[in-house]
Amino acid sequence: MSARHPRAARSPLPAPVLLLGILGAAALTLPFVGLGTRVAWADVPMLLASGPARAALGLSLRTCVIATAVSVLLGVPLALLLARQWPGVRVARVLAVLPMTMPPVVAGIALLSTLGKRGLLGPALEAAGVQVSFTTTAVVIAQVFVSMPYLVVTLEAALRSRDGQAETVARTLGAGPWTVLGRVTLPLVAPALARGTALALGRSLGEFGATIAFAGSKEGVTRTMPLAIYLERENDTATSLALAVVLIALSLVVVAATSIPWHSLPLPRENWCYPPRELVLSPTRTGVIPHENWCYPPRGQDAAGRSIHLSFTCAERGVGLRLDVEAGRAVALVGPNGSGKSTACAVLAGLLDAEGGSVSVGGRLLDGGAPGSVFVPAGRRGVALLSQAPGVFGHMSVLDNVAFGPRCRGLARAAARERALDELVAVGAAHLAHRPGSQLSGGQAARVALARALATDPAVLVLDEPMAALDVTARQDMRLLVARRVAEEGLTLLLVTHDVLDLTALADEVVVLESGRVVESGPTARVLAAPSSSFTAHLTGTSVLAGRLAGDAEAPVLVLADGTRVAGRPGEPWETPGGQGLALVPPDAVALYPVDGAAHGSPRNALPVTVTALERAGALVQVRLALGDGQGLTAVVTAGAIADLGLEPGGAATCVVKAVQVRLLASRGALSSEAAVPRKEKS
Ligand SMILES: Nc1ncnc2c1ncn2[C@@H]1O[C@H](COP(=O)(O)OP(=O)(O)OP(=O)(O)O)[C@@H](O)[C@H]1O
Repeated sequence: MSARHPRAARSPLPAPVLLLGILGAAALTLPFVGLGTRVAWADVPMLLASGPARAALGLSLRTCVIATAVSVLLGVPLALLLARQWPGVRVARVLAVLPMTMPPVVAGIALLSTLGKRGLLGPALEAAGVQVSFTTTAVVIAQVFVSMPYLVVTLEAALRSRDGQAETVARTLGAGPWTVLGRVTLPLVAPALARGTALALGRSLGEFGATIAFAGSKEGVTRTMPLAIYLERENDTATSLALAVVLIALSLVVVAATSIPWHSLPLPRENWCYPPRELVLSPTRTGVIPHENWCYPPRGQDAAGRSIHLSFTCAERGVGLRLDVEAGRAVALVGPNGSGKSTACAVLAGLLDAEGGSVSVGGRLLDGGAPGSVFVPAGRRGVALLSQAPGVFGHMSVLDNVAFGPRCRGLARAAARERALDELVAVGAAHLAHRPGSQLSGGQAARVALARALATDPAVLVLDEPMAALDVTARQDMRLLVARRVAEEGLTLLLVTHDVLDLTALADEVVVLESGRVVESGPTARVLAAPSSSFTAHLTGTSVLAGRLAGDAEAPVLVLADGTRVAGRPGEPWETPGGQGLALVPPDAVALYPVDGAAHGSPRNALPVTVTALERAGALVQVRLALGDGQGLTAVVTAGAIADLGLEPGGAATCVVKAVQVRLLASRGALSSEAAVPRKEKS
């Protein structure tokens, strides 16, 4: 065991594989050794000083630099184009790599057939007084033709496999297309761009076949190093070998440069200081918010400018809803996966252009409103969106992340950084200001993302489960932080969550979505205390039983599949007996007795059950029960009661439920149709 160099244990390679690998390495390196033995090393400087050698070296360097610059200029846009989805893109991708795979001399002939005197464009070029073939320009064109695909392929692969979240975030922060491209997309794929550029440069340096066919071999004009090496080989082997050494050295430098992990090189030490050198903490940056700012609306802010109206149809996703939120209120969207919560957030934030209805914030129309339909893009709506992935830009410092939005809004760099620091102080993350965005924990990243969103001065904050990936403690901290910052800024909040604690801590009202429709809504306390949809019932731990409604409004009953009758009180609205219905049974309404121990009193529901599981829930125990038809109920009892009753999985018991605590409802189909908006709001 080596304590000094701990390494992950790997499975050893089979001996034949190892041998073949070594053979492969030898096949690649031996020719260099062979070449090295033939070179007259002492004479190399003198040989390179000769006229033909200097001419070839100078020409190669000049043409390669120009060809690489052209490859970057044309190749980057081409890679961006090929990384998108459009009809025929697959064919275009194949065509883009073709010059890589065709023999270079064929590439030269193809260029000659196009740009040569008798080529496709030759006569037109000649008429314009432009001679291309057999000139230095032809050398550059040949190099671009064979080398640009290396850059395009490398960059396009990186672009296609990148996570688009960072760019989406940039849009919501107000970045236009050029800013997104220059400050987010290209920095994200910078390593691939560097690798592709180096490969293109290396390929240009070594280009021979296309050059000789299209440009010929005229000393000082078209005779690049590979051509010179080839031609000098017979007459002056020593010069040829000296040139070969230079070519190999150049390639080595280019390839080595791409292997250096530039991004992980340590930053200059002064960049890590806090507070940043140019920013000094002022008394207003203590993180303590003056108490008067806790009122709503905060001083100087217009309350009415923060209401939300959202009504839209998105037929492609089967979502259509209408939602109005008063300024300064907090509304939570809950519902099963795929019910349309994120779609609603995206429509409000301007990431999705819905088909019908209209979206407005504070009465300002942002989307729809036919016939004069408008669409205000994301980032220009006064709507800040935080989603599950914080999307902190890894290639920027935390401070620059938060300054990004203000910069997009036209603030000067220094002012934007000042603003960013204020926001970081307000979320308790100022000490992270100069950390790279890639070096944050989940909780830190969530704080930074919140600061960054609030630095855009939004009227509305949309939280699409930004706390979902956090652990319990970080989640609790973040919840408190969001509540405090929303109150301080007087924001209107739209929140998506699956966590009851988020609802109780943050939401004034809850709107429940199922299959893209609103099925329940109301004040948080009421929805949680008396859920009327199966989703909220499950969310609050209430058991939901399905069956057929019977009895009348005075004495309604749900008849289960095995004939068990569950008495309850009518939910709203009461449906005609005979329809499908639900019984919502809260866990605290369920009492457990031994099988024959429930005869005392006059319980309306004494149901035989089987214990299926026991789960600890704090100091109590959650007892999962199965009714005769297999449907589940949950009871919560003390650990002592488990022992007293001798409850264990597989054991039988009697479950007593007071009818007054059981709510009987018509099943959701009937309930939801009332709340849903028409799918087609406008043609
Ligand atoms: N990019 C997309 N393209 C097409 N359909 C989509 C896309 N994203 C989601 N959908 C569909 O839209 C519907 C609503 O999805 P949405 O993501 O809004 O649900 P959600 O309630 O946010 O779900 P979750 O809780 O899983 O995040 C689903 O049927 C889903 O399959």
